[in-house]
Amino acid sequence: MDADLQDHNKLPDLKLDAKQAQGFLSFFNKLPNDAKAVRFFDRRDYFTAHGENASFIANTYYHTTTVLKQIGNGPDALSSVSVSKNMFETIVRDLLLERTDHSLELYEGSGSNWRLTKRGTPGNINSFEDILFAKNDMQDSPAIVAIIPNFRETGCTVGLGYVDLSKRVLGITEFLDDNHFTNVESALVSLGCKECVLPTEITKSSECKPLYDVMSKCGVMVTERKKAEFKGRDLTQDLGRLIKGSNEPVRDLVSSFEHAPMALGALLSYAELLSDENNYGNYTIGWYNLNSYMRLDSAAMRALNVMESKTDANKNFSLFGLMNRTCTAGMGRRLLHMWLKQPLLDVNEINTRLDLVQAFVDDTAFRQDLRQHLKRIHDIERLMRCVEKRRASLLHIVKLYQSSIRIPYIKSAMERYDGQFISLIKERYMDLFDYLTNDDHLNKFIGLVEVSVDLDQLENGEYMISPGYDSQLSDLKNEQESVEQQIHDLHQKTANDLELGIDKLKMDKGTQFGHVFRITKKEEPKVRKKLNTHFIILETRKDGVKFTNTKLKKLGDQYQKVLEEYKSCQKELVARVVNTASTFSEVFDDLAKLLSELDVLLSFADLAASSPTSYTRPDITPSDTGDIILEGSRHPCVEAQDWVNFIPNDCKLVRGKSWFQIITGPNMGGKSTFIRQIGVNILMAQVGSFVPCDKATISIRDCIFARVGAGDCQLRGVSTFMQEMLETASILKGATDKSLIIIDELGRGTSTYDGFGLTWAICEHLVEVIKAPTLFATHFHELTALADENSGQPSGIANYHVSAHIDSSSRKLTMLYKVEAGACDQSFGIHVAEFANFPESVVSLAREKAAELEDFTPVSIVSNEAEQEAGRKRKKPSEPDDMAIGAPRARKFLKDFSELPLDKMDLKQALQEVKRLKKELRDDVGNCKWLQQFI
Ligand SMILES: Nc1ncnc2c1ncn2[C@@H]1O[C@H](COP(=O)(O)OP(=O)(O)OP(=O)(O)O)[C@@H](O)[C@H]1O
Repeated sequence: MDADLQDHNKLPDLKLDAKQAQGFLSFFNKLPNDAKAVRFFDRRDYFTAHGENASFIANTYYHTTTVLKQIGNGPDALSSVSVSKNMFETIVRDLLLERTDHSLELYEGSGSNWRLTKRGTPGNINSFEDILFAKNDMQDSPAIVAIIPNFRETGCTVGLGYVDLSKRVLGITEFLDDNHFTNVESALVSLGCKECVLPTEITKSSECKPLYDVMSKCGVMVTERKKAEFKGRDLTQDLGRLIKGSNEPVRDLVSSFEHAPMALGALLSYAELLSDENNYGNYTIGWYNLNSYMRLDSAAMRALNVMESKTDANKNFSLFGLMNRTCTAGMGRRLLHMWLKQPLLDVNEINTRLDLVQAFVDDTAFRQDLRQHLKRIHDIERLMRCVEKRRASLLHIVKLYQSSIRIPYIKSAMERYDGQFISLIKERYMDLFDYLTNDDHLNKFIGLVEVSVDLDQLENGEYMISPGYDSQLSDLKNEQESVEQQIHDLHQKTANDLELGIDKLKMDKGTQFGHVFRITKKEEPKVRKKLNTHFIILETRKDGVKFTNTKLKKLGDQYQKVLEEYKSCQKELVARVVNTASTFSEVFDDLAKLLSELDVLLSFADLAASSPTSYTRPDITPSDTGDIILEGSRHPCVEAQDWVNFIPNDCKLVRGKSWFQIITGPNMGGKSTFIRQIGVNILMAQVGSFVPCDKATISIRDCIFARVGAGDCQLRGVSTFMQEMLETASILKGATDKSLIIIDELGRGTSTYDGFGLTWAICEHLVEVIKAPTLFATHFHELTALADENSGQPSGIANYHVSAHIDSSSRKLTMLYKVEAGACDQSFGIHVAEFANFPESVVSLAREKAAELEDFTPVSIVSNEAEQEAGRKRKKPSEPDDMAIGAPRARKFLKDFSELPLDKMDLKQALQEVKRLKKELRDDVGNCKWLQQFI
């Protein structure tokens, strides 16, 4: 955004005289305090902000306080900043779409008389939509949630209501939650919530602290409202006005919850839904079932790179960026956004999507044909919202028309398809298209537009009602043409009278004088006499002499009058057309749903078919049967990076055998990539997409939990190892044997021995109690001994490692990125340092030191049997002996060493650092005999 900002940096002048300033100050000082509100004042060609808002804008967007100016004098002076229109738009976009910590208010007026005309929050962007999406498509439709937690001995019951203002959908639900609010978190993720309304009173309760943590993890703005606003008393009645159709089911739905109606009640009043009559009868409501989609927590969304982020180097960094090949304007991409947050759990539903994708993959011509047509489909959903709010112009109507006349072409393309999914295509799309386009629906709308809109004028960029549509308009048009003809005749006659060619006597039409004659100054002397006697000279300027006579004046006034009447008649008729178009809202909503679904499925097919290594259709089994077998699987986003030659890997999560996998191996060896790619593949499959594998069988997962180590914790300001462990323990509460757990480097950076013990305990619990398939990438090599705990009995735990090759003569390390069975029993810290081109002198010193820790010197990669044998010989760390206690500390020494920024140090500094590390190791040795031998 910075480059953008520099462009906008030219500050408009803040032009207020003393009186205006005084008037403004008296208004401004009366505004209620609202720490979150950023208030802008529209001063026609620029905007201003004041007080703390001014400082915020100066610091955040101009990065300097020199832009601040003062209004008024002495103690009443108010610091102010002025921003151009462009800069204002940039700030609006940032505040409402990127940040989630402010609301935005826009005031219009002058002197001391100002009025709030627009208010927006990250969850309610409606009033700023024109600014936000003037140049680009609307990416996502944010939801506002209201929550009321009720603490009981058995846990916390959460009442939740939500509203999607752009889709006009309300939802209600109630559920039990744990003290980490795991369920709330997945609801917020799945609903794409940007703002949450909470009762003010709960801020004080310590039990609610985790709820606030969840909000910040999910990037949700918290808006507090008095508990008194959380009331469900008149809810059914209020909903009766908003919801389409009969009130009966609404009453049944609301009465089935105890707390949720209060949350929904608070939401209706916060979003002021009842104060806009356009909302009446236009909303739908449903029970939001937490268990109808795969649940994803915010860590999983990040670990799997599901959504785009500002730091992405290219669009393929995120799953959304990679998978978004949608063609329609905005609709497909918004649906994809939603689908990625709501992977399916039902085998049949998933298979239906997969069948459709397969139909499009198998028949390239069919796919391309449909995509060509979809490229011409406008954002029907948004257009229709404008129509419903009566904010639409003929441009909106014409765009709806242009989209509607495409449908028969899409239908014909489908009629040509003769593949194996012919009946599905017919049932899912063609029958519905037939119904939607019939004479009662779209054809009727098409007919309306064809008679009402002057389609011939579109080529000239004019959007007009055709004169034939209305007799009054047609009369006015005739009258206008007749006056035009009379003006033309008079023009001709006057040219003759003045003995000037028609090309010498111009006819001008301006705002100041209306119709006037004009001649050049050169011509003027020739006709001066006549001008003075028969005409009225209006103006003599460089471009000539303008003059008129009573006849022209009369005709000009007549023309102006007819034109005004014509325009106002046009306006009335446009409003009538828009009104009629709004009665088609259900048809267009259904059409939008069909087209956006088609768009996303075609986008999946396009990705599957056009990737350099093609994707495959996964076999889906219910969550309680089958295994998860991915052969030749890849990480779609890593694979799509130009500089990566991706090595595919197999992953076989087999119940009772390898349902819990411990992945070890050198840093940079591909552990994280591997475990995340399994999560990504499963998520893609449950969204209905083909997967980047040679062959895939997936037992449906109802939830993906991810903990991605220190990096993730730092983001949230959680620094200690204990907290990381506690957080992981929350997975233990939420996960079941139907979930997937991905844990990456738990306990990274710990210097306590507890870390290892806890990690071990967590793993045992996951295996024995939770029984969830788990991929556990770790640097605690001792964990691999878990697999041998009940030797002889299959424990369900399997060791895998990412392989690397060390050349025995040159000692060079090459990452092979191949995941192989068995544990990797060595640390490659020094090799990795070498791999990263550390200075040779430093690397050799490291080797010397590492050699002193004999037991840890690499022994070259061992064969699987040998390795398993080695594992068997290990002692169980749950009976800690000297080595088990000392090993993590010794590894930390090597790890700290390999992480030193040696490339930025000279040899002296490097030696000092090594000395320091060695001293720390010595200090930590304590009674550990095993460690003492190295000192
Ligand atoms: N299968 C693969 N094929 C090709 N390149 C890969 C593969 N897996 C990983 N890589 C590359 O290796 C880099 C490091 O991988 P990754 O971060 O997964 O390693 P890691 O073992 O988790 O490292 P660390 O332990 O340091 O966190 C990736 O950024 C990617 O470029």
